[in-house]
Amino acid sequence: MGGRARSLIRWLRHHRSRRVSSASSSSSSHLTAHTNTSSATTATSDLRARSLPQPQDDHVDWEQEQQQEEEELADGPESDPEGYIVLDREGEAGSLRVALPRAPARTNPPPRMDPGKKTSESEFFTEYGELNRYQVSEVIGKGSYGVVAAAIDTQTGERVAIKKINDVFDHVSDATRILREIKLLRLLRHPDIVQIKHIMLPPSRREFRDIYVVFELMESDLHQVIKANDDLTPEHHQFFLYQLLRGMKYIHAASVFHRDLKPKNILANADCKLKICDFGLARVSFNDGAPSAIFWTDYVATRWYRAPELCGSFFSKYTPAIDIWSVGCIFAEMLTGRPLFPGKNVVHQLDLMTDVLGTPSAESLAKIRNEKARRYLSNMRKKPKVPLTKKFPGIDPMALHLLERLLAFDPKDRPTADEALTDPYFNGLANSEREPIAQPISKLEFEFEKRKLGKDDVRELIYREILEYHPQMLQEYLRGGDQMSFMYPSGVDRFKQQFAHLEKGGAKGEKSSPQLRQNASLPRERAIGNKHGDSDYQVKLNAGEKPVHASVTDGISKPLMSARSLLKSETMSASKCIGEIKNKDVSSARPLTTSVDAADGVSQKIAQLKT
Ligand SMILES: Nc1ncnc2c1ncn2[C@@H]1O[C@H](COP(=O)(O)OP(=O)(O)OP(=O)(O)O)[C@@H](O)[C@H]1O
Repeated sequence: MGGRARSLIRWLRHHRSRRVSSASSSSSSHLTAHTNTSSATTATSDLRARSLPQPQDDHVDWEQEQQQEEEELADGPESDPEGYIVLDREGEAGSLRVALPRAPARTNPPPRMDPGKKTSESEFFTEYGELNRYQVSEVIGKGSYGVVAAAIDTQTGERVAIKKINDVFDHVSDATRILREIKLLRLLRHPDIVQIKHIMLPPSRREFRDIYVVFELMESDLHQVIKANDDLTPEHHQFFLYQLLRGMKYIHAASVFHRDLKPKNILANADCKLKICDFGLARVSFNDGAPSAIFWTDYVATRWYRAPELCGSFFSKYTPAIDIWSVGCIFAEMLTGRPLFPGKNVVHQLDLMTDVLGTPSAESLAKIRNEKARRYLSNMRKKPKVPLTKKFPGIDPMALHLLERLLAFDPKDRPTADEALTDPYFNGLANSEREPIAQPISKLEFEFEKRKLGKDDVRELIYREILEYHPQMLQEYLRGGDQMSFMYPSGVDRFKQQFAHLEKGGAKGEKSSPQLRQNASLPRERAIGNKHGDSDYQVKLNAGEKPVHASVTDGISKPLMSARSLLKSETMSASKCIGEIKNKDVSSARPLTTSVDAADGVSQKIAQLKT
């Protein structure tokens, strides 16, 4: 990357939060700021991802951060933890509440057949069946990459979530992120990780722009669950953390670092099942001497859950312990109902951390590579460690003891996920021998990370990845067939129309658009309309008003938002969640019999508590 581009990135980074800050006096000005800066930040995001390993110290301008921090503390700006202004999902609740019309009738032309090709009818209809396979019912979420809709798989009767990712190849960095995510989700199969069930076949191998990824449908995410339930029990806390750590044990065993764990990236069901999602920032570490600095490229993970070693590129290499820190922050949020370290900028983030953990030891300080960060922490007034039992009186001391371990300032002092599962807090629940771990991921799968990809390269790689869900076509592709994309019909055109209709607000004519892509993976916590007193309270209110056993799985025409808000309901009782988990895991074909045992453990524990 050239010097000019690098300067542009620096300039944009240093100025965007100021710009945003000055535009933050009202909700409408937030939106204006966002719109006006969108093209600039798109450029930043693209450039950032295209760049090779960045200088380790360009994450933080310490003086500027400190100065800005003072201003921000005085002004109390409404920027999100990355300094962007972003729309929040909750802020879009109105559009999510709209019950959307059924999918329009099929309009695709009949399939074109290759007369020279021998295709049995059943083979043909396997691919053809995709056209009518999914009935899209309603939009249930929006992210920076597009829209997520609930649908029913008419072949299996299952409810699914279909994510439409628009204009995948507009930015190579975004396309690479998507490739990484779909690849990892194919390779990482575990009950605590969201599963891709299918990816629709694009109409043309070389020209497709959008992709449609079919996931298992979840009802909410942990952010919503925490916000809507101020009476989660110690059993909920324990079972939630257990699943998170079990998932992380599996992920880390595959040498994958998630790097962006936060409550919004943990999907949840009313039966208390959690599933980790959003692997767009994840990386595989092959320990093959590849420079660790490559991991720093485009590091934009959410600040509030970011480990101290990532707040200013402290240490030369990072480890899975960065995810353990995030798990700790998420656990604290479950226990207390609010974010533990809601930093307004990186310096403030470190201030909040040290307020609780105390100033780091000389040994930890000595490891910090970034001189300014080291100086900042060394010159900070000495702060004592605050015992968590004092900070959070009334919370299970065993939970707090484990939390303290997860939140060690020095990554080497944090337990691995495996070790954390053996903490006495999980006595009677965890059984480490039966918590499965992943097979190592083949290096070949991630060869693409080592080279600079062009648009066509990523398109081909994504297409190849999609073929994993179309075995017959994959065989043909591997045999070197080239014309096949014209021989099979694709369901994508039909979906395009359905999604376009839903995005326009369907019959109600409500218009909404996905979040701007440059905010990919950026947090929404401080976004407009997402503070106590507005949408979250609205969610609670709805929960109170409609004491129904609502869930998206009750019926496809029911707006999912109501199901989400109704997560605050009797369905969240621990005994209910344990009972359902037992049944679900037994029926699933996944290789985890242990969750049944684990659930039995909780069941017994809860039963004991109740008698
Ligand atoms: N499998 C699923 N079931 C139900 N809802 C889902 C599912 N996957 C995603 N969602 C919801 O859809 C919305 C957007 O999804 P997602 O976070 O995947 O988009 P994104 O573009 O990757 O987001 P980000 O901007 O955080 O990167 C969120 O509200 C999320 O909770």
